[in-house]
Amino acid sequence: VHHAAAVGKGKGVLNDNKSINTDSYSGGYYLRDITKPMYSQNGGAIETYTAKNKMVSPGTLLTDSDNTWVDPAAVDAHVYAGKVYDYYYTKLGRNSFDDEGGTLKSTVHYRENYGNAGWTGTQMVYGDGDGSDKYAYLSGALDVVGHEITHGVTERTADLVYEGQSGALNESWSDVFGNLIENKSDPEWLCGEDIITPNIPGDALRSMSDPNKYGDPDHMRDYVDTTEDHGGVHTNSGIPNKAFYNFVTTSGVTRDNAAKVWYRALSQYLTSNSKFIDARNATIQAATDLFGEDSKEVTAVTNAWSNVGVG
Ligand SMILES: CCC(=O)Oc1c(C)cccc1C(=O)O
Ligand SMILES: [Zn+2]
Repeated sequence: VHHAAAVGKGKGVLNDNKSINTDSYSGGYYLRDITKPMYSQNGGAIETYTAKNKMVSPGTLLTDSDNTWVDPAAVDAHVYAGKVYDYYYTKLGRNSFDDEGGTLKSTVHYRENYGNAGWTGTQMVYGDGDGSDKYAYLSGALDVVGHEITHGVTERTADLVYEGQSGALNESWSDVFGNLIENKSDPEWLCGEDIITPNIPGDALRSMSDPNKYGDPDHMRDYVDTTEDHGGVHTNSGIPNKAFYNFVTTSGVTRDNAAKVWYRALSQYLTSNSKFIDARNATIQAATDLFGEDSKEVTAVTNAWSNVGVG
């Protein structure tokens, strides 16, 4: 018996039909995508597991007898991880979170009443929500999956300490790539809008275009000094998030070029204790490397950070 790529089907969290790359192996189907370059290179795959609501990871690799998948949280975690892999590979030349074709593992139904998603250091984990109607299954949003995998990319590059300003940069880079990968036609630059309060339309965890909308700062003067949440990493991210929004919406700056600047800053210049001013300098240097010191990108990124009171 050998591994063979197959295409199954199933519904996602938003009850949408999806085709799913699976692995037909020894008579069954595994929720394993073996169609990516990393598979032929080094056996790297995209694998989706269930924790069965225990605090285990990765847990049990999901299988199915007829390649019709009925767990929407697993369907979306799997399909969206594939989209995130494709984005990093084709747009930024990065081969998986570790740039070595490392297998991308996701675990759904992690813990009980868990209104969180996260990167454990080696894989993604997704809760089912906190037991109230605040969340749908957390893997049901492409910007969330992109956010989590980008935590893995960050850890393998700048390794920004998850505390204070470096932690807010860590969070912001995940929000930035989550939204770049989601690439909605009306780029509302919201975070988690597809899985927050499924009964209430139009709300989100955070807004990059208007952080204040969800009580987050959009200027250095409003930086939140707190011991909560590792020094406010999910709120102070509003400042670099707004800087990126300023940059990517400057006329003449394309999403793909903005992505290249942000990725080069992360992978070449930022380090574990970088502060907001270092992120300003890193993105200006990255834009200079890529487009030249007199480029519109350098002007735009410089103004983008000044607008939020950094530099
Ligand atoms: C946009 C994705 C996101 O913020 O995920 C988290 C949630 C939903 C709760 C707690 C932490 C995180 C995170 O990944 O930072
Ligand atoms: Zn995060």
